Amino acid sequence: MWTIPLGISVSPNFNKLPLFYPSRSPQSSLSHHISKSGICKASQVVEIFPLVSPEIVVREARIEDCWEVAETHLPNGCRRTCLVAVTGASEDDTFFIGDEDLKIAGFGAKISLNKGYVAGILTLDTVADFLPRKGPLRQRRTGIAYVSNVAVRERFRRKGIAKKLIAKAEAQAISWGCRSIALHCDLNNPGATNLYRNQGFKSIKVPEGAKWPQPRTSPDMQFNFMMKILHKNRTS
Ligand SMILES: CC(=O)SCCNC(=O)CCNC(=O)[C@H](O)C(C)(C)COP(=O)(O)OP(=O)(O)OC[C@H]1O[C@@H](n2cnc3c(N)ncnc32)[C@H](O)[C@@H]1OP(=O)(O)O
Repeated sequence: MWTIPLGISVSPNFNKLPLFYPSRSPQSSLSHHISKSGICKASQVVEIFPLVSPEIVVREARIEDCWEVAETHLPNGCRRTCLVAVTGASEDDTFFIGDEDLKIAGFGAKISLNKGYVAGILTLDTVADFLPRKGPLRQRRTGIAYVSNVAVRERFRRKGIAKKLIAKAEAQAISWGCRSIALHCDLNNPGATNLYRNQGFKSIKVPEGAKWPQPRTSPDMQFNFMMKILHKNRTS
């Protein structure tokens, strides 16, 4: 049995996705890269499985993309999904590494490995942790989807992948019944700011003295809170 250390940790400044994304190589070549201890490093796997096609498909992440997706502890009624932009794979394209019972980061599971290569990710939720609470009871906001962890691998940037991820996130938010979509973007990240502006997000001025929650990063980082109204029959 192998243990494959998976996981995502994405900050607004991150450059490389430390993910495990196999492509079409046969099982035999994978087994060469599994150490005696049974640990197969994500970086090694990414090297073994090169890009096979420039075609990009954006879909919901599956457990084989990253085990964070398996997290199920959400407040009542809240939704969360992780979208991935995958190259060289269609929605149903999966292959199996024999009948191996893979153990992923502590979760024992029989899984299939997707032959796509993840070029970008985006997380979407309705948890409203980073939106101002409402009313004297400080209830969570509803109807506003929140975007985070947007990242595209360096060599795939400026090809419209982030735009596609956002369009899919908007469609997903509408399907959840959300009226709008929001995010925080580092003020010193002009590329991302441009991206969201061009997709119709507007900067929201935080009222003087208001202590709106912000993503937990370094205390010096300043954020632009951005929002977009969603229209049922129109996504960008
Ligand atoms: C809510 C959050 O998570 S904020 C965190 C954002 N993530 C990061 O900063 C991580 C590091 N950066 C990245 O991963 C990428 O550069 C991203 C996600 C910002 C952009 O991803 P890409 O796939 O390259 O963006 P995409 O190709 O869809 O660009 C769409 C538009 O955004 C704007 N844009 C994107 N990158 C840049 C840039 N570096 N400089 C200026 N404008 C940019 C442009 O208007 C671009 O359109 P154009 O190429 O026709 O001019």
